[in-house]
Amino acid sequence: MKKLVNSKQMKAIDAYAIHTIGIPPLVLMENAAYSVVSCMEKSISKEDIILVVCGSGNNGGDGLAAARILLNRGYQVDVFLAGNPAHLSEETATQLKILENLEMVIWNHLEEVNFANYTILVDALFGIGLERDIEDEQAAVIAEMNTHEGIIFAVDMPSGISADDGKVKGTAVRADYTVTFGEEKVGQILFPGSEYCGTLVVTDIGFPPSAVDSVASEFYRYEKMDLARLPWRRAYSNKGTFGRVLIVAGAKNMSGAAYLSALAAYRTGAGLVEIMTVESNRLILQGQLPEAILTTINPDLLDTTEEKEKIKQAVGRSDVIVMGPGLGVSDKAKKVLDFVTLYAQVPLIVDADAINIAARYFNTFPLMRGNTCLRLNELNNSLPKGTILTPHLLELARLMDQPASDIQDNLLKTADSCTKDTDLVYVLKDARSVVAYEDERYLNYSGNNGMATAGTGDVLTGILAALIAQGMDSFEAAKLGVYIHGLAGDVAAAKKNRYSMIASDVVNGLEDVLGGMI
Ligand SMILES: NC(=O)C1=CN([C@@H]2O[C@H](COP(=O)(O)OP(=O)(O)OC[C@H]3O[C@@H](n4cnc5c(N)ncnc54)[C@H](OP(=O)(O)O)[C@@H]3O)[C@@H](O)[C@H]2O)[C@@H](O)CC1
Ligand SMILES: Nc1ncnc2c1ncn2[C@@H]1O[C@H](COP(=O)(O)OP(=O)(O)O)[C@@H](O)[C@H]1O
Ligand SMILES: [K+]
Repeated sequence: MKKLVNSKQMKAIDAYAIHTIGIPPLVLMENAAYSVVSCMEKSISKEDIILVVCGSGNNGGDGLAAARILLNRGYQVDVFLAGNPAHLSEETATQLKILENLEMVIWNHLEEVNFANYTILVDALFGIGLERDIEDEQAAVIAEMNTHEGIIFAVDMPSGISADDGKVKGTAVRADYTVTFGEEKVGQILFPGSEYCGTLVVTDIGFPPSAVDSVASEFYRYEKMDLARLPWRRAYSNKGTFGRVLIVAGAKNMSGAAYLSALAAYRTGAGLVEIMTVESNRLILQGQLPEAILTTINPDLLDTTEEKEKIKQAVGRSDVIVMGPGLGVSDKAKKVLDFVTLYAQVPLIVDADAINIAARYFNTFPLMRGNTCLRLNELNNSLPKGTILTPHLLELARLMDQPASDIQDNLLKTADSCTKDTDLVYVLKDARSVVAYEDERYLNYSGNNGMATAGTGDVLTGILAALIAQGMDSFEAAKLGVYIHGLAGDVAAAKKNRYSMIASDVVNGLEDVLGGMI
């Protein structure tokens, strides 16, 4: 598990190291500069001509110190001090003085600099201290840097990317490498920041563990060693040991969603998977996945005791229920979901059309139009504890009755609204999904754009259900499931490619992930 920090939390770690532990800021700055140079030295040669672009804050100070180290080591290096010289921080002023004593070339105005003369750029304009949108001359500097053809190394953050949420503040440097100090920043994990970072290199510049531990953060991500969290598979066991999953999915002609969810549940270790779907899907599903048990319902007879009893029985024998994939949003589909919800006393995985149905239902009440709070409260009151909702951004927009663009722009704030006063777990699916429960925020760093293909969300539901069926707590299952799903997508991309991979390849990828082969 890797802790992630925002700018406020990172500044608090800096402050603790400096004021409580007593490490002078110039020592940290020197360490930062050396770590940037050692990263650069893996890619540069003495033939390169390097320009270090510096701002007036401590990020610029890191850049000035790096320029000196490069000079000392025999590299050809110039400095462009693009920040306001009247606003130099104390440490940056010290670093500038050293460079002046060494008679380094220091440009002060954009017009003086010919970027085409340089093969390598170092971006030390802004780091975690960026507070407002970049405009005017600073924006022009970044525009020049982004048209440059050589490698760009960003110091701590690509300038212009917010460390808090990965958003571009006006404009931002597109780096090839970002060398960051101490802890990974939230804005380096979320998009678009993640893309602007290029390859992210995290370095140790001497923050003592006590400084890091002194600051609490709600953000974290998983890494390979977190696969050890997988539920232990007892030797003395039978299929009952590993739980029973019910998948309520697949309207007429939509059997694929049920198939993918069920297959993923089996491939993640569920003991038994039952699919509840319409009769017309029976033959195809039995052919595709004979391991699954099928219960078929007749949507036209939902008012009969017999059909209700069938649903009640299926719900009663399951440990976790997936509802929604490929279900459609008809009144009959809503009726099925109402029965399932009424009878269920186990966690649900509420996905796709189950979310769309809830949104449509809320829309029938004038009081609920645009009232996100009321809608989320209603969900909390009607769904069993431990239920996981897995909306993609558009589904979430419908559910909350908010513009999708607002949700995409404020994913972390959206997570806060979703988890306020609720027992539910939210998986906000995106290229970097956020799993939110109470005040914890898991940011997922596995997966790739090959997963932007139909059916991968259905696969996720099966993975989450299987983990719960095997005894995992819902929040842990949601985090680990999302992580495993992304890793399986990475295996699929490696075996096929990001263009050709399809959802069933992600299911196949589970074999390598769970078999410890990645
Ligand atoms: N502290 C430490 O101990 C350590 C810190 N370290 C390093 O310091 C970095 C943080 O340094 P920081 O806090 O000085 O902030 P930084 O990112 O340089 O930006 C502030 C400057 O930018 C300016 N500015 C801001 N927004 C602007 C805008 N939109 N447009 C224009 N100007 C804008 C602002 O100007 P002002 O608002 O004062 O005019 C100010 O001059 C961190 O990322 C790491 O690299 C390491 O050495 C390890 C130890
Ligand atoms: N660019 C991407 N990078 C990483 N993961 C992605 C990307 N695009 C989509 N995904 C993942 O793929 C899944 C898509 O789910 P969803 O949109 O519900 O698809 P469907 O409804 O077709 O099954 C989500 O888990 C999402 O996080
Ligand atoms: K920078």
